[in-house]
Amino acid sequence: MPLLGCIADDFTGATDLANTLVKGGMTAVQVIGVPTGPLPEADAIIVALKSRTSPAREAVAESLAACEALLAAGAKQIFFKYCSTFDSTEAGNIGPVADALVQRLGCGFAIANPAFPTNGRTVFQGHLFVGDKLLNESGMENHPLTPMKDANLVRVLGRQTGGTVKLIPFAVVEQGVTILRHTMTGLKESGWRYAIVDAVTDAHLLAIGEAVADHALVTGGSGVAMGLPANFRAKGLLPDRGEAAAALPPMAGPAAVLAGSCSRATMGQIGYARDHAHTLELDVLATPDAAALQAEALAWAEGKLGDAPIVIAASAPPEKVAALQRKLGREAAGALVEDTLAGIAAALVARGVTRLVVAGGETSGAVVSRLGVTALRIGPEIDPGVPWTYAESGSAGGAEHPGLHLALKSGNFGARDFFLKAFGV
Ligand SMILES: Nc1ncnc2c1ncn2[C@@H]1O[C@H](COP(=O)(O)OP(=O)(O)O)[C@@H](O)[C@H]1O
Ligand SMILES: O=C(O)[C@H](O)C(=O)COP(=O)(O)O
Repeated sequence: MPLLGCIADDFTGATDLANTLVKGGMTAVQVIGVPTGPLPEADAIIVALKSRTSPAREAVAESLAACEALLAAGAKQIFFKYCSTFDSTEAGNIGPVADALVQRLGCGFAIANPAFPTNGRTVFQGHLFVGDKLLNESGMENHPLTPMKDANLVRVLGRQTGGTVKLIPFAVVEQGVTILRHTMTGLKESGWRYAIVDAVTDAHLLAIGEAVADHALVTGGSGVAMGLPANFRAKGLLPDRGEAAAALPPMAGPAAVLAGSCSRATMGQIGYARDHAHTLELDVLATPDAAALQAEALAWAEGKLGDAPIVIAASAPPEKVAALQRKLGREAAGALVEDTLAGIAAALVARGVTRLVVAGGETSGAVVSRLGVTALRIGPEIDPGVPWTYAESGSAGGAEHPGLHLALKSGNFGARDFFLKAFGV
């Protein structure tokens, strides 16, 4: 029976959260899509949805269905996981989904905190920073699907929700758990629906996590989940077992990297791979045709599959992304690339690839769904926020596979050499 039931709005964010919980001593399993059958045995179940950029009505319906499945399985607390860069549009989906979960759980109030200081995400006076840059000057203002033009999260969430949003500032967070808990209770009793809570250090996140031990719903990035495992230990519900990463089967077999993220970190990782591995950069603008791009990639990959990873990227700088979006429309452009990379993934797995890194949240959603993966065991961390995971044997786009090692890398996570480092190269 899960202690913590998590609903993630994209697949990389789901593995990011699972990684945090495993490091905190909870066993975790990521299930793909709204569960339809019995849930695996784990302290934490993370339901990975591809709802971040879907129409708000669909995102709400899927998230509520996932919540029902988690509650039916016995989850004692619900965590709604979104991006540490608060990836969303004016329409949501953070606000609408959180509103629906608050209503379903009857809790009336929830915190919202995307901070992840280890990866440079901090919140100060309600403003989200990426490193030393405000969110809207960090490169996230150019995101292909969710350009973030405002760093003030009280304003951003306020535009998305039917409720009210208040700031719990740094000065209050610094005073520790008791004051934090008292402040949250006061805001709830005064009718506020959400509180954006400042956090600049992991200590702040641990204090916030302790303060929300009895909240029915917590919303945020993986950082604010750091303190949740200790709450369950304090209640005698979770044994103290140290890190709980699953022992994954030995990693072997041909390796590949598929990149669909256009974030600065991924673009840098592609640049590094260009000099250190077989790397193909697809020109989607010149050939906006999934079948043609897939044929090009598979012809290029012929004879290159082996222990050293091949890298196939569709990623492009903002001006080329914008050009394709002008040609096809924002949604169609994204879907074209996601479909292209998903098709390449299925073909590579059918050709024997058993170790796959995917860069990008939406990209990972498309790839993992096309591979027919239904659940992921969470293994060791490669870089902060990015673990190896393992998909039991199954079918990949119709082809059987013996089991896949997958690393679903958030676009802006990972060191510059991540694509090689992940495979120990
Ligand atoms: N060359 C390109 N032109 C237009 N869109 C692209 C291009 N390359 C990738 N994309 C799209 O950009 C989006 C990247 O989102 P995602 O995979 O979530 O990355 P991130 O993790 O950086 O947010 C996807 O929809 C992907 O299909
Ligand atoms: O950054 C985070 O919190 C998560 O890992 C995440 O949601 C990343 O999403 P992306 O689309 O892969 O950037």
